[in-house]
Amino acid sequence: MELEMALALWKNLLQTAKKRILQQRRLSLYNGAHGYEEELIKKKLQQFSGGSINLSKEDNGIGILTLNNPKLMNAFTGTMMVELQERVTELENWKDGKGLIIHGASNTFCSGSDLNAVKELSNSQDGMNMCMFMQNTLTRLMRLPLISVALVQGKAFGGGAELTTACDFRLMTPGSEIRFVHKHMGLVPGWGGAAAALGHAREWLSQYTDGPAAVIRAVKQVVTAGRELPLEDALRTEKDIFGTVWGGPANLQALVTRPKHK
Ligand SMILES: CC[C@@H](C(=O)O)C(=O)SCCNC(=O)CCNC(=O)[C@H](O)C(C)(C)COP(=O)(O)OP(=O)(O)OC[C@H]1O[C@@H](n2cnc3c(N)ncnc32)[C@H](O)[C@@H]1OP(=O)(O)O
Repeated sequence: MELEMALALWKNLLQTAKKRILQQRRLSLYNGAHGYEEELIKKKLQQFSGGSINLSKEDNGIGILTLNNPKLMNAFTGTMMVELQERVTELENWKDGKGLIIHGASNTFCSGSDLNAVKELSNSQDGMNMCMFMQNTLTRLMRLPLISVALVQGKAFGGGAELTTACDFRLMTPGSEIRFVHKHMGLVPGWGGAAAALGHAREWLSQYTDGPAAVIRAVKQVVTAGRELPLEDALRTEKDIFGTVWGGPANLQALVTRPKHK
């Protein structure tokens, strides 16, 4: 009877803490009070099409987000900005996610906003609207309960450079400092150069995502709370998150196996 009561209490605590964490994560930076009309902004951005933001979610809990507009060095068109927000929402709802690798197609990262769109969004309000939209999205990306890494090959310019700062880590391939000549030959790496870099990023990230998803996600959530919240709120959030893993399956298992930390 006591065990059942303890389990029921633990489950209730888990639900309460998860609700509070989700509320904090989904708070957008901007809303109507700031003149932020998201649906109107999305409508405007969707006038500038091209490229895509692709997401593959692997069984091991690692997501691969690909900035795919190689003709323009993966520059962000308006539709890609809207798609990035859609992929972030998908990742917020991915309960088994542990890690995220963001990279660009065709062996280069991203050369920022599509200058063709920038020319059209030339008035101040349009510029601020795009800025608020991308700040909201990149803040939500930064707050994802996943360990994230930007794999930078080639160039990360302007908004592309800002996108890397929303990740926990940045991995730079040596070539990212030297211009790839493949593009000038009309070719992309054919001997595994792009795949190898992705494989290395997966291997490198695994040192941080080795463990149960619930624990990895909780670690990232306490780091985000510590980074963003005033001390007392951060401590309370930490206590709530601690309560979701203390006495949980991974903790009980570790008390049995007593792992040695070399
Ligand atoms: C908040 C920041 C945000 C904003 O203010 O909205 C921005 O990010 S503004 C954009 C900032 N970025 C840039 O200014 C980078 C511009 N691009 C370059 O400097 C160079 O393209 C490069 C990234 C150094 C690569 O040079 P290179 O290897 O010589 O390739 P090309 O220059 O020939 O580019 C190939 C092809 O891609 C087009 N391209 C590249 N970047 C953009 C871009 N940001 N917007 C639109 N198109 C872009 C370039 O014009 C070439 O196209 P073609 O001329 O049709 O071949």
